[in-house]
Amino acid sequence: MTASLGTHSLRTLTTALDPATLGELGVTNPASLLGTLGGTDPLCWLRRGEGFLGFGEVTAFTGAGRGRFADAEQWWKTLLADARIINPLRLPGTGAMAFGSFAFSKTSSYESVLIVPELVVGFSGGTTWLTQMSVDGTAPTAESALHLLRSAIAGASPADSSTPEPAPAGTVRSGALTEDQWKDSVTAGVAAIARGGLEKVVLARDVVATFAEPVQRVSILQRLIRLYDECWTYGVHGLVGATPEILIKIDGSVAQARVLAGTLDREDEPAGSTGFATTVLGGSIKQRQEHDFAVRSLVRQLAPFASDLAFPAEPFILELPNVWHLASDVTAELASSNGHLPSSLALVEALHPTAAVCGTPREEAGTLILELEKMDRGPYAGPVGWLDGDGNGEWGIALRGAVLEDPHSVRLYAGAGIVEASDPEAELAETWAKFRPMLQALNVPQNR
Ligand SMILES: C=C(O[C@@H]1C=C(C(=O)O)C=C[C@H]1O)C(=O)O
Repeated sequence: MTASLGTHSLRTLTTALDPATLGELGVTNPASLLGTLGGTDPLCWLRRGEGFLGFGEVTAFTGAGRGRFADAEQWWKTLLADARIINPLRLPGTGAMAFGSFAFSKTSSYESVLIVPELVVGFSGGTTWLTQMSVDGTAPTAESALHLLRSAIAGASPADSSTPEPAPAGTVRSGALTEDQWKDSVTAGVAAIARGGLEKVVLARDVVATFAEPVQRVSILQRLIRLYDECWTYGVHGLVGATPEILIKIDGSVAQARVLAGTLDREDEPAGSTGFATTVLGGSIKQRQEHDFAVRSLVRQLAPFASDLAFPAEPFILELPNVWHLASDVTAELASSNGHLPSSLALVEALHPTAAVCGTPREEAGTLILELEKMDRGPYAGPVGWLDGDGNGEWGIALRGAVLEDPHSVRLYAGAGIVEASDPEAELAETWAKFRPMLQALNVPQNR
């Protein structure tokens, strides 16, 4: 683990932004702020016009291996121990906060991070605020925070925000495995399940999109929030995407998770044709079985932290532009131990990886994934999100995303839950449906 804490303690100042200032800056919502950013690349966590954009970096944790969550937690606690936090708003995400992204696997070479930005712009329930943070001994002021925001804004007209610049069209090639090799891995996964001892394994693959012109990260985020506003659009350094799945959200003593498993491509189906999805997805024993594995495993892992736990008997159909999913929202009242509620990272550590992205049983599925995928998942399917100094946080599962490896090359990841009844060709098609959000955001023509 490496971490820089700076020589001075963390200082934070949160101030509400009034409508007049917002109007003058042309920042009415996150989309309009993104539209003004030009070349500034923000940290991002946004959904339905709410969330955060972060700018700059005053300090960061990086770590790897089995201890990455506990090390990050310890680092965050140390940083907070002598922090001076001025926060009149007390909303989740105000005060001290950090964005984070964690590797899927303890064996990954990807560096897990917690990043404390210099400036956070937050949007929640009609309130917009700025939080400035420092570790160099300077005291943030309302003026210095506003100055940082003005410097992040490049001065493009807010009218541009609804029509983000199209990214250049690129070409896509297979990553670690060709399509045929990946289908062979699915066949091997099905065979392993048939032998017994394994119920489900989630197998993923990567593709690489290359571009003649450099890719604009901000325009990817803009497109994702425009097309996939029902999802949580994330951006932490090179990792970007829009996930429909929440590993755990903590608001005070209430924890919530959104479990997805069971997928139907809806490319050619009109919006609102949920009846079709209800019949095909809800009526499929295979899909229901996949979903039940995922819900049961999450509930089992969350139960030790909860004094009360609720989940619906039947999943609902989540309609996204690219696919339908079977979805279940699980809610828990967290139990305190010695007067302390579990931290969001302690919950992340306990819940990750879920059956939705790994399999059941977890250990056996994890071993098979390493053997059959022939790739390092990096941050794909790992936790991505944010946490604050009061114990609140939101951690999504980094799905429907990609890593910008350099300005001309983007690696996309997608996977599918494999059970005994899985058909390799259908699972391959499912990965293409799951690549679609990023391919659309990158403006890559899709002929599949
Ligand atoms: C593995 C992915 O998605 C997961 C697998 C799903 C499935 O197998 O039906 C559905 C949603 C996600 O939990 C992915 O998007 O890459």
